[in-house]
Amino acid sequence: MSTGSFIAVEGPIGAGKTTLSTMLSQELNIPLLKEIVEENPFLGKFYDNIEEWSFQLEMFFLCNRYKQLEDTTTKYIQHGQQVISDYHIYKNLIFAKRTLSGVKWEKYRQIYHILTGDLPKPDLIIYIRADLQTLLKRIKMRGRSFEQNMDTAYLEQLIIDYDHAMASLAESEPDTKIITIDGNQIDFVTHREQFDLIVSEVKEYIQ
Ligand SMILES: Nc1ncnc2c1ncn2[C@@H]1O[C@H](COP(=O)(O)OP(=O)(O)OP(=O)(O)O)[C@@H](O)[C@H]1O
Ligand SMILES: Nc1nc(=O)c2ncn([C@H]3C[C@H](O)[C@@H](CO)O3)c2[nH]1
Repeated sequence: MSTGSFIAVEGPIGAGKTTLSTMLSQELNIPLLKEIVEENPFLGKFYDNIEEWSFQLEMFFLCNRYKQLEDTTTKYIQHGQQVISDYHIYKNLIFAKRTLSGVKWEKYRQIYHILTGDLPKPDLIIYIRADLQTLLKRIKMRGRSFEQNMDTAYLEQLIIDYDHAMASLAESEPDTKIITIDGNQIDFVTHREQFDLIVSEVKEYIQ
């Protein structure tokens, strides 16, 4: 695998992962691996009652992402082709650690390690950080009905969890380059020059 062949965009809910990865995919002509959201049968139920639906939801995300990454490996990564994804498989653990507890967390954790142990790891992570106000504004603007009553404490906690997770990845996977973007300040959607700066930084790494 050549350096920088697998790029993942990460960040908490509404940070702009899908937006940025789609823009980068078009700009750099790299195939995009996009998370399935609308077809997820558990998301609406989950936001209504997290405790009741968390195990089903986390397993659904895990199995879906496993299948997607397995297919992506066969189609692109094994052939040394670049690919950009709007998530890192590690996000399963970030969320599940927060939504599961006791025996369910322990079972999930074991299954996670069994399933993901031999999956490819990104060479480059673009981490979009954003504060609660920015995320709430974007979630509202995007307007997915099931997200509108999201508990702000849940989102606030996820922001912290993401920071810890990225620090932990930087330590456990020192070969993975992490580019951190301040999503509160950098508006790559309406300011072309800010997007161009991100593109140059990514290009520096992948070429
Ligand atoms: N830098 C930005 N400036 C302004 N609006 C943005 C920016 N990035 C994303 N948005 C808008 O914010 C909303 C959320 O963005 P997006 O769907 O890309 O987030 P996400 O991180 O992929 O979310 P999720 O975690 O739910 O998958 C969208 O309406 C998008 O157009
Ligand atoms: N609990 C939980 N676990 C995950 O692995 C996960 N991945 C994404 N999401 C939620 C965030 C957005 O609402 C929506 C789209 O990203 O789905 C998740 N929720």
